Amino acid sequence: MSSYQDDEEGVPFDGQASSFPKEFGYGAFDGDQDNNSADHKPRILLMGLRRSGKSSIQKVVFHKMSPNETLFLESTNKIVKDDINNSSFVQFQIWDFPGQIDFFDNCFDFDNIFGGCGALVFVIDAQDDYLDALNKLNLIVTKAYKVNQNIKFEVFIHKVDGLGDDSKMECQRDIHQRAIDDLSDSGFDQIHLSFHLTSIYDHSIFEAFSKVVQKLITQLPALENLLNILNTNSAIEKSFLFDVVSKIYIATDSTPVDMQSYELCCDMIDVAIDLSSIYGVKEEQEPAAFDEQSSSLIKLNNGTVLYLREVNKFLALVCILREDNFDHKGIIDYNFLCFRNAIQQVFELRNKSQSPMTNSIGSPVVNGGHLMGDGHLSPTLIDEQPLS
Ligand SMILES: Nc1nc2c(ncn2[C@@H]2O[C@H](COP(=O)(O)OP(=O)(O)OP(=O)(O)O)[C@@H](O)[C@H]2O)c(=O)[nH]1
Repeated sequence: MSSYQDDEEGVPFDGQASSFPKEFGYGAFDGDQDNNSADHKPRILLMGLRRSGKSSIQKVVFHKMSPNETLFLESTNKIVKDDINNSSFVQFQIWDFPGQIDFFDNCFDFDNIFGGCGALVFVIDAQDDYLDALNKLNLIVTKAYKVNQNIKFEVFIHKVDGLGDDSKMECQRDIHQRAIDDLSDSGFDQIHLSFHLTSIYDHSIFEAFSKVVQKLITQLPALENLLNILNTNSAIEKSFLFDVVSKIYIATDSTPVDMQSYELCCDMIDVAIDLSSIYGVKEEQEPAAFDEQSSSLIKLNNGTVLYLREVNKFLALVCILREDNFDHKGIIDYNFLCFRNAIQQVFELRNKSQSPMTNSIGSPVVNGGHLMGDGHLSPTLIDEQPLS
């Protein structure tokens, strides 16, 4: 635990309104440096028209900038590459493209840009006329698909905070329909686009980015499986595995996610980290608002309990369960330890796979098969499961 380290210790304020001490973040903003070690990581490209909100999204989600600060962001005029490298599961690069980039320019190296791309996020400003944006979406998606058919195409219908509920739905329906028709007219019916309604002023942007990032985590089925088993055996109603710094959830169980539960869990992480940062004991060199001692329990006045446990340096498990079921805390804690061990094994196997046997996005390949698809890890949890 550590005490909060503020900005007055010689580090200029960098515009990040963070719950965390500066050390507890994603490290220096990479700017335009190209990092060789980062080259093999999957890429998420952020594209869209000027002022659609690309840089704001990246800064708010991954650099703890407060939404109001984004009003002062300057227009991006070159491709900005940012290396997200904190958690073993959350490893990728984000490339923020200038809105005014000319895709007809011949010096544009499509093969290089789209070749190593895992997901392409196209941001559309829902508060603006979006016909130009749809044309550009069509142009980019078809070009990207020709180079790399494995790219996940994600459309963020952004700035929906300015729209009422009905307009949001209408806007999504209209954009969806037009985008699909355009693709069909260009002869690309096979391209799949996913749509998300987003705003930096609420949790929707974190939820949407969670879903994008999850598509790049090849261990996802194993993680979901582990969470399902944990829930079943511990009478937990909903559980999320969070990347603590960004508050994106890298996995959840197979029950549907409702926005309120996700927001509650995000708020709980903020409360826990804030309290730890302010009142925690400061250690000499290594301040850590979140460490292996971190756990938190919040009882709500509707008979529900929120329970947070540290899984590893960057991951936290946050569960929602009924207060009655929390009577068996010992069992829940024991099951959690089994769960944590199993996650540890996923990490170890993943690290082993950072070898010549790894495919292009770091997915482990064992004996010619897909490791997680085989579900080797889940029995650990079942075997050690006490009877409840
Ligand atoms: N209301 C609202 N405004 C937003 C949202 N996201 C971003 N903005 C605002 O949109 C403006 C443009 O944001 P930027 O992030 O600079 O846009 P950009 O797409 O990176 O722009 P370029 O760098 O020119 O391509 C800023 O004033 C942001 O505050 C949102 O969710 N809601």
